[in-house]
Amino acid sequence: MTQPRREVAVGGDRAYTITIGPGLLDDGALLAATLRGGDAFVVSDDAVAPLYLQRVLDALRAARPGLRVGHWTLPAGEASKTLARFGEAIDAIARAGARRDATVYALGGGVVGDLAGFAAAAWMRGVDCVQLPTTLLAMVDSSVGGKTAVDLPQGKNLVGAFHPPRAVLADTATLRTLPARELRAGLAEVVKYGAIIDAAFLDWLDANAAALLAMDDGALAEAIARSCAHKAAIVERDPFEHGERALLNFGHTFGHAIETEQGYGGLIHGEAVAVGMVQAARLSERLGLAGAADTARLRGLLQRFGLPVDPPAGLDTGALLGHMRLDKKAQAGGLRFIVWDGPGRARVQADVPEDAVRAVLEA
Ligand SMILES: NC(=O)c1ccc[n+]([C@@H]2O[C@H](COP(=O)([O-])OP(=O)(O)OC[C@H]3O[C@@H](n4cnc5c(N)ncnc54)[C@H](O)[C@@H]3O)[C@@H](O)[C@H]2O)c1
Ligand SMILES: O=C(O)C(=O)C[C@@H](O)[C@H](O)[C@H](O)COP(=O)(O)O
Ligand SMILES: [Zn+2]
Repeated sequence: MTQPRREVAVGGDRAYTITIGPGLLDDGALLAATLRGGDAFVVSDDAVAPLYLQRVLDALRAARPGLRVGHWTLPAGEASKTLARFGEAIDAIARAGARRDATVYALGGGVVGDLAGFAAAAWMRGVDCVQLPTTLLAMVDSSVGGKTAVDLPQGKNLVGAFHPPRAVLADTATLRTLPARELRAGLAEVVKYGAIIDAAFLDWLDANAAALLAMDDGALAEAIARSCAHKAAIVERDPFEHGERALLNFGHTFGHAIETEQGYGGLIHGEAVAVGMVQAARLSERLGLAGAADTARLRGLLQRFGLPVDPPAGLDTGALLGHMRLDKKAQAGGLRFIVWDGPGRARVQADVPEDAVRAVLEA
């Protein structure tokens, strides 16, 4: 049965709608409704573009005759989320002659979304960006909330801007071509919402794990909509991460350190977050917060989703701690972590002793 379209509203100064459903990329009217002026520029990667780029270009051109449409594609994968590729994107947008009322479309996963979003934020000090996420991870997380960035060798997402999208159109039919490893990586960020704010969602994920892994349309649509609703509510209240938005970073201090230390060529983001959430749970145990049974349950659910739960062998503890000191949550007072009190309950903890972190890393 064809899934109905669902909508999640993101309120605030720059409100927008997340539309979720199959076939959105072919809906020229829906795409054209997100245009402000006469220029569209589509950014994608070289795995997604052969599958979906032409459809988006055709739909835009058909819906808006006379539209100037440019496009640019980067090599797929995290290793492309660099300042150098960002420069290439800007160069391509400039060569296309995109004007101040142009719209940049980010067609792909979180790498494309973060880099294209940053290019849109920077070009002429900011043009519209429409997110067209094609991975589960991008649908449930990266396309929403306006964090855009590229990585540096020193750390993840260190250069970027807050630039909320004008719209998010999540065409769930694109998930049919997503590699299984990428589907599982997206499930890690879905589990994150249950862990930090919605214990009932964790129960639902437990009950629906098999359906999600089998890519049941209804289960996926429900997981995406519930995740987006959680993220929308948080970013609406705290768009610039002055407070509760930091909870969305659960598992990320550990996870980002792993990704950085592996040179963005080892675990993919969702996998690193899965490992990081288990490490954050262990740290919380050490601080007298979550219980061992809570950690075991989180670990078990992530394992059911086929995700790694232990860090890769051979990583240097000192190097990982070094990356954490450059984490964006760190302050003059020291490291800050998202700690866990058990299902649905997380909070920001300042001044976490490095010894406790080291003990988790060396366990
Ligand atoms: N801005 C945010 O709030 C936010 C949130 C979470 C993650 N992120 C970032 O997102 C990135 C990870 O995103 P990701 O997991 O989507 O990875 P990704 O963008 O690298 O995509 C994963 C892989 O799947 C391929 N792919 C994408 N869609 C496909 C499809 N429908 N069919 C076939 N192949 C497809 C891509 O080409 C790529 O090889 C990281 O850089 C992470 O830091 C940002
Ligand atoms: O939207 C947020 O806020 C998040 O933290 C979502 C994370 O899943 C995402 O990986 C984000 O890119 C991390 O942001 P950063 O500020 O730690 O780089
Ligand atoms: Zn993340």
